[in-house]
Amino acid sequence: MILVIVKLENVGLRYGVGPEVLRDVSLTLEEGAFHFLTGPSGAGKSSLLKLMYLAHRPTRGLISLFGSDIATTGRDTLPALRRQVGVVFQEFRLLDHMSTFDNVALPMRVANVHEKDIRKHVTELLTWVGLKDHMSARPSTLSGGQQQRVALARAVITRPRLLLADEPTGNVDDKLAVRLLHLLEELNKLGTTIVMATHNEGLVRQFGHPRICIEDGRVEQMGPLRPAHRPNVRMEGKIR
Ligand SMILES: Nc1ncnc2c1ncn2[C@@H]1O[C@H](COP(=O)(O)OP(=O)(O)OP(=O)(O)O)[C@@H](O)[C@H]1O
Repeated sequence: MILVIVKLENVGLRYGVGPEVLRDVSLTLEEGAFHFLTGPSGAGKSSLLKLMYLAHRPTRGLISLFGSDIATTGRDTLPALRRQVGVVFQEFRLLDHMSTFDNVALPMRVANVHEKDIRKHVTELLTWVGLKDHMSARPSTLSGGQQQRVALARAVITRPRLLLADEPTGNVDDKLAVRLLHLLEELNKLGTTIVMATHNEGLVRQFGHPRICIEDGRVEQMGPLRPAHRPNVRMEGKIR
């Protein structure tokens, strides 16, 4: 049986007394799916992710997460739902009084994982994202792209059931972006449902996952973007 991880029905969101920034949003994300979230700057991508990780309540409509309607779920149950969601924030939100290692280890420590396993997994993951030599550094001493990788590592270290990533490759070069996408693909194969907001059309084409497209606050679920058509430049015979 296919489980629905996130369901939105006729959802609207406005900030304060402003206009609705998301309108009539209905979408369904099944367990194990991987979606790119695309749309122009200011279209509402971060707002949609915030609804999904329960940082905002919708102004109207229904949201369910892991099968629980969040409007009727008790306040004491919401943290348990949130703990199953990994989030990569656009602005990273790393803790600067802790080392890179401890930032990534934090969700495992909260989950009471044995310190020996924490050391093994965090070291492996930080090595994978190219930060082996920066494990004891404070986040503020790292570059933007390095901080972004710490934020991604922290979000995936506990293999969350749902990963919401807001432009997780926005600050790294193309080669590293592809490497990080491979990390997300591995996580997805292990069962994590992923929504990744991105402006990088090259990645969207290369990795060919279905899209959630936002334009002017309206959302449409669409199929993968195919690789760009390459004209056949080989010329044979005479030009007629
Ligand atoms: N806290 C807020 N208060 C008021 N308006 C907000 C707030 N956050 C976002 N908005 C507005 O909501 C709209 C959607 O913003 P959002 O950040 O969701 O877009 P986005 O698609 O993620 O943009 P970008 O690609 O630039 O990150 C914008 O018009 C923005 O000004």
